[in-house]
Amino acid sequence: MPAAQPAPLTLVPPAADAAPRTIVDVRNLTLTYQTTDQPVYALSDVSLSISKGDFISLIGPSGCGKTTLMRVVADLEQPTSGEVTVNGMTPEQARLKRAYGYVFQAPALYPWRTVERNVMLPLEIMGLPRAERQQRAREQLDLVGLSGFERKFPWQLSGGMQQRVSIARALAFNPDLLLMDEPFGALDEITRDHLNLQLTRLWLGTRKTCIFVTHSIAEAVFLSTRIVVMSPRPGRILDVIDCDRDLPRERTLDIRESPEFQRIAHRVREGLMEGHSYDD
Ligand SMILES: Nc1ncnc2c1ncn2[C@@H]1O[C@H](COP(=O)(O)OP(=O)(O)OP(=O)(O)O)[C@@H](O)[C@H]1O
Repeated sequence: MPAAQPAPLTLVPPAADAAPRTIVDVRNLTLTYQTTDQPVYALSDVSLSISKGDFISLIGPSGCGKTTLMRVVADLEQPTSGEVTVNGMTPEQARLKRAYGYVFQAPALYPWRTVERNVMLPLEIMGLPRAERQQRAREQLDLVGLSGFERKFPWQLSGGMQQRVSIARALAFNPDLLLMDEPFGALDEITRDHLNLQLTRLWLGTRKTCIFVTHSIAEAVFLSTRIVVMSPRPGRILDVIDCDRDLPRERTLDIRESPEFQRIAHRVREGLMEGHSYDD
């Protein structure tokens, strides 16, 4: 990947009146998919409260309902029972108000559009004037360290850069909430490290609330304020680990060697092992 320089880090301090404001509230959420043969019990009695500025990672075995939980928050799936609010609204109202940006596992960029025009697309759909669309797209590309790549096409970029374009696109509306479903899962480890660093800088600089799905314990500990460990299907919450208590918010990769980091990683692993059934 070409060495695009990250934008200088500007820290946004938390507001002085910093009473934590709930952005996502999930109460007793259960979701069962009805299929032609038998029901799939995806989530069972999940409750979780996410405050403004939190960076939450969801970690758990394949099929435990991490994506389903994010999709409910995004109003892409309907709960079977339970309540979910986003910014105090129903998920549907929040979606209509464009309260969140969604980053998928694959970048899903249009190959015939330039990087800039991919980021501008949601703003085009919103009907924003061209000059404003372009200005916003450039600001977001700068945030993800891709200034200078506006005129490239997605196929001219590495996988990591493409995923950064999709993060810029998700940020184009300037949503308070960013939902990321395993965005770096397909990338090699060094690229992933680099993107983890960039993402933590972006999060510190913008104070977005983030929900992030991952299979990587190290990634979860490095990025998160809290880690939600989930059980195999039907997904339940087994443990919620507060990383902020022991790790500074500004993190560099070498923090992974620290005893505090190792201790949290160990607790996540224990949780995953405890919930794991070794039937297969
Ligand atoms: N539309 C659907 N219809 C029926 N079953 C579904 C549907 N979507 C997901 N499932 C099932 O629900 C369960 C939870 O799926 P989900 O994708 O949320 O898990 P996940 O934890 O994100 O998995 P992974 O880590 O593999 O991405 C799985 O068993 C999956 O096969």
